Amino acid sequence: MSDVLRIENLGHSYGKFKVIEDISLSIGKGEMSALIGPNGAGKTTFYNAISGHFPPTKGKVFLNGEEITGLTSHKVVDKGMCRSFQITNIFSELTVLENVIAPLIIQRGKHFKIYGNIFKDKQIVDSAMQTLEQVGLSDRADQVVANLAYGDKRLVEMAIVLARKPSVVLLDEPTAGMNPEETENMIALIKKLATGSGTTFFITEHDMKVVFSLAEKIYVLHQGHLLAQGSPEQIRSNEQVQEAYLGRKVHA
Ligand SMILES: Nc1ncnc2c1ncn2[C@@H]1O[C@H](COP(=O)(O)OP(=O)(O)OP(=O)(O)O)[C@@H](O)[C@H]1O
Repeated sequence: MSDVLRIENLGHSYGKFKVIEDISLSIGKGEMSALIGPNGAGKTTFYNAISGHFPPTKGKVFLNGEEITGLTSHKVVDKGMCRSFQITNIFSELTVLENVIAPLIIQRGKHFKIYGNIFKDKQIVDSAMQTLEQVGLSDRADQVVANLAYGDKRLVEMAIVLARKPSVVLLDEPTAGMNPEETENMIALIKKLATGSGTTFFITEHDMKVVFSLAEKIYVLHQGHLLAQGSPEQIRSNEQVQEAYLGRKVHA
């Protein structure tokens, strides 16, 4: 399996405070991985440093073999790695379709004007509709996002991420705030999206049920260091991981 995302000795400090240190990992094409860790372990910092939110203070990031360390988030997206932001990048006064069209227009270097004719490029509209189909929102394409249920807003966010056909999708707590039914639906959707698509998903999530339902490989971050990595079974039975999470070993 060829590496899609490779991270070498990544580190980040806020001033003198080293938050993450010496993280190296490599993720293969089409793999479904998860990054977990107790609160404050450094997960958000790690995500921010690899996705262009800010440059890491140490280390290198490679996407599809090309170094992307320190590129802006827009450039990282152009290179093929998109990240979800938990609804914050959704225009709630626009329709579902308009929300998905907007990044596609911007991707082509054009200005997105809310009051312009944003539907004139058939290729873009078709592509956006295809993405809405994928996430199960095509029947709500014309609905204003503000009127959608919370779970559907998260689907819009997913559609925005997928619209650009990224090779790597970073999902930041894809089920946060969802009710059990919405959570089940999101798990099923991510599985469907990942199956056979060749898209690589890398999620961070607090809900262990979600993590263990989805991930083929789990990375555990603890106090800024990669404490363990392995299959769900290996992580579940890892005593160091149990101690990091629970402060004690768990006996079966
Ligand atoms: N901008 C910042 N300036 C200084 N310290 C920060 C900053 N952002 C985060 N930190 C600190 O860095 C550490 C790691 O934070 P981070 O948000 O990356 O962890 P996390 O694993 O995502 O936590 P959580 O699961 O609670 O979201 C914490 O101690 C946090 O207080």
